[in-house]
Amino acid sequence: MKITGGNVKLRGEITVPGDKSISHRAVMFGAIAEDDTIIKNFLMGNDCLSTVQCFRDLGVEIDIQDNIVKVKGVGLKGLKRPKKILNVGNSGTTIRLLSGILAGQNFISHITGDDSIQKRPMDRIITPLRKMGASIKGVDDKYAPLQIEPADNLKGITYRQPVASAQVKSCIMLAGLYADGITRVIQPSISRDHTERMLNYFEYDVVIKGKHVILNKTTKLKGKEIIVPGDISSAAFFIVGALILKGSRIVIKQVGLNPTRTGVIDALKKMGGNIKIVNYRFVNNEPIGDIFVEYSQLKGIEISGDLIPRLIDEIPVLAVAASVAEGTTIIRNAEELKVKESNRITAVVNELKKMNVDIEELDDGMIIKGSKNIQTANLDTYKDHRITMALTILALYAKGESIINNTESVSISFPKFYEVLGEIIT
Ligand SMILES: O=C(O)C1=C[C@@H](OP(=O)(O)O)[C@@H](O)[C@H](O)C1
Ligand SMILES: C=C(OP(=O)(O)O)C(=O)O
Repeated sequence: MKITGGNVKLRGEITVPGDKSISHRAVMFGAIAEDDTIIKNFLMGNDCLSTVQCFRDLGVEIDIQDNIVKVKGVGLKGLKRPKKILNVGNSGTTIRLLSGILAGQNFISHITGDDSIQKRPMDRIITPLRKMGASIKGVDDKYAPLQIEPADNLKGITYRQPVASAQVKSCIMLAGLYADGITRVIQPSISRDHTERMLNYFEYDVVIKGKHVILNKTTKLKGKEIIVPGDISSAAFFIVGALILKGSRIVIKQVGLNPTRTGVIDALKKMGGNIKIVNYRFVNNEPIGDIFVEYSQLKGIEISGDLIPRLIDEIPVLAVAASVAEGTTIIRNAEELKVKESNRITAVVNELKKMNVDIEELDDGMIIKGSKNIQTANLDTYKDHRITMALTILALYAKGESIINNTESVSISFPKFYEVLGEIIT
């Protein structure tokens, strides 16, 4: 795709599609709940559609009309043995959370995914699930495809997570619904807590004490209506776009503002970004609001420590903001970026270098010295949706025409990204 940048700005009011993490969980928890779960503003992206397909293959009736999804809950023990290999496509969230649920079933199942999924670490879920008594195997005990066999009663464990990961935490919690005794996950830093919030909303008691998440076996979850907030990870591309393109002023309506996800706003405000939140309110146990953003001269900061899990998916676009900020931005403790859909440290460093950004690769992050001299380039996207959208924003800044190859990966989390962008570019 050709992107013509320089002298463009973003103006107007938009919404972004539903939150990916919440959309996945609504289908999964709705499937194993009693009664129907109605999901409004569901993200019709390929990752969430993979979750829908997996649960249909497990015998759950799921009806989709526009972006409203109706899941006919079958209860905790009502899933059926799938007739084929479950395929999660490109979705790490699907394979890891689904494995936690399947560990508690009395039938055998197999799960696979695309090339990227087959390279991502699954030992991080195999190890704790085996400690709970699950029978789960992977290639070299580490990679998908996974095979999960029925096991005797699972037992609750206390698990100290070696890395902050909401997917691993959620996998253990879901297996914990089926396990005798107490399941406790201890997080090194707090990761996104949508599972905790949604299980509580489904009338099941999850206790949170600082970095500890504690739950007990259950027999029942109560399906509910869920209105999925706009995805802050998708909003982040427009927030950064508005901050770096002179003359921009936008409002993004109804965005999820869960504090475990708003690290990107905290970081950009610290960089000097003019960002304001209005209409702060709660829907189905999740805070939401409207985000107002105006062009601002940004400055470099350090991004590290407990902040990292709160903005992990936004680091590619934060690197874009840092590229045009005054001074140096240092990103550390972000080694998890290496095991996402692509190695996002290498991808960002390689592609931003092509645009004349002074950027150095670290083992756990990057150092970026900002400048105004960003150049057009022919850019690769590593089949990674977040890399594609981040590069598009920097291409809008560079004066002239950049080429962004293979943009179709935006369909993973934001199929209409270019249409929404088109609505506000002037
Ligand atoms: O739980 C989730 O919905 C997610 C957790 C994060 O992954 P990790 O748990 O691997 O950090 C994040 O990167 C991913 O986009 C979605
Ligand atoms: C890492 C991501 O998703 P997942 O792990 O679900 O593939 C993402 O959306 O940036």
